[in-house]
Amino acid sequence: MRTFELPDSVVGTTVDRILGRQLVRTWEDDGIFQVAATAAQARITAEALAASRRFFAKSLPEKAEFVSDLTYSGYIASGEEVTAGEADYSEIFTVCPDIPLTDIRVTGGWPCHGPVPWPDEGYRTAMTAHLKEVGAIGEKVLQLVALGLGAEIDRLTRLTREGWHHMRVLRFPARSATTERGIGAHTDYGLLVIAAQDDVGGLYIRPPVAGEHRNRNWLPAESTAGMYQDAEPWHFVEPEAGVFTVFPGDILQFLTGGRLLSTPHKVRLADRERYTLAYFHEPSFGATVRPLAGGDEAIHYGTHFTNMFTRCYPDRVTTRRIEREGRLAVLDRIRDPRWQGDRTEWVLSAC
Ligand SMILES: O=C(O)CCC(=O)C(=O)O
Ligand SMILES: [Fe+2]
Repeated sequence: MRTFELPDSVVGTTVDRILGRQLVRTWEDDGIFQVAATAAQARITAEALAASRRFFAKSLPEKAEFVSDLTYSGYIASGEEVTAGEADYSEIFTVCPDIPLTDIRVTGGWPCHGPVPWPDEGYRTAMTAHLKEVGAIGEKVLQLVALGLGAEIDRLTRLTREGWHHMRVLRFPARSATTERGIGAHTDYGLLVIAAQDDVGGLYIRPPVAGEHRNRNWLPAESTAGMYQDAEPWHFVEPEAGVFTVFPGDILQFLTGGRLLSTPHKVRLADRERYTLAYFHEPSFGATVRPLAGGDEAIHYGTHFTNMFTRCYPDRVTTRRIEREGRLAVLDRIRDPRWQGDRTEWVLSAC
């Protein structure tokens, strides 16, 4: 596994361009690379993992309190998530953007928008600090990758202003006599996945394979969930202290016309419980993304996000409320070309 050191800032020098090309080439060859954490980042990540252990040690009824019908932020019990029709055994706390009840998007009924049901202040502080660090890494990687693809330095970070960045804080139980399944094969939905794992191990990724067909997860008929689950090659991601693993999500595959593939991955349960932090660096909810090479095809990111979460959590209160209140209609409105970025009056009158 290749590990890169990121510069303090990316400005478009020749050195930045060379590094950007190396990142792109490594993804094309391996589907993944590592970024070295600074000592401060490693400490902040360790604190987030410690806060996660404290939270998951609570009883199930206590944890189950931290759920919201406005947002997918909050607790997901082992067995609640579904990948390709099968239950995953991970236990998760999801942190989506923390949007106050008074925000116009919440009062306007936008799907997936609402406050994070934080378990406590210590947890919020630890997770927010980690989010800030991986967020800064995400912006740098996107600038370098844009340069590496021969595009303008801000071609990808233009999409992430007010990015819909989110994180899954995960605990995997030890394997049991009945199952080894952690999470089934899937791809993640946005631009980048930046993950930190403890020393237990269990993550496998699928590298690019010459000539292999890959689905386009953003198309309803082409889910990547469950794809190649039992077909080699899968590469074990050896846990390594002081690094973050970084790979592309669906939006990078779309943007690059498949030059960069959204890396399929899955988790197998180990002989011990395992803790990880999977962070997703994303376009803004309202962004309409078009391929770098141009063309009419487009993905509305907020629609893709909502489709993926309703698919993974068909029975969650959040999904039920979206269905009951017809909240998908809001997505139809904000996809309308008359709605541009900040046209809040139009959104208000439309809701
Ligand atoms: O636990 C891991 O290493 C990865 C988790 C994952 O794939 C996810 O949360 O989407
Ligand atoms: Fe994932």
